[in-house]
Amino acid sequence: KESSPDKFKRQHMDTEGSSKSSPTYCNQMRSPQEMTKGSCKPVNTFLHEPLEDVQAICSQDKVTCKDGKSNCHKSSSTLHITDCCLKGSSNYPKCNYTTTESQKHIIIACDGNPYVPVHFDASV
Ligand SMILES: Nc1ncnc2c1ncn2[C@@H]1O[C@H](C(=O)NS(=O)(=O)C[C@H]2[C@@H](O)[C@H](n3ccc(=O)[nH]c3=O)O[C@@H]2CO)[C@@H](O)[C@H]1O
Repeated sequence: KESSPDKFKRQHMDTEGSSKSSPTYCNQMRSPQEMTKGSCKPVNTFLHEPLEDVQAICSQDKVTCKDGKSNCHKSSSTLHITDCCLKGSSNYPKCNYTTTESQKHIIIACDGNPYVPVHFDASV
């Protein structure tokens, strides 16, 4: 069974990647990230930063998660990210995504020992 930290990395880390030059980045990321296994995932954000920098967020500003838990952290600085949003016209297994590049703060949940990222909560 995949651990939560590994699932977070698979779903959200793309250090080398960038959607700067490619409006089809999100559609290209469907299979390796399994965003569309069983259903079309409505939203998925990719982080184009070193893993160490994302892991460091677990020791930054503590904030309340969307689910009410208190193990979320907001990044002190902005990150280079790409939001992939499902197009309304998609019907599984045809999952088509828009690709939106931005530099934003992110909010992630951390857990475990070592205390590492396990869930992407939001970008702000
Ligand atoms: N506090 C916690 N502490 C520990 N664990 C916690 C906590 N909370 C949840 N988990 C767990 O995390 C797992 C998980 O996959 N949660 S998920 O809500 O589906 C993730 C969202 C995110 O992937 C994506 N999204 C969304 C917005 C955006 O901008 N960008 C973007 O990518 O959409 C998804 C749905 O919103 C699940 O096992 C849950 O139990």
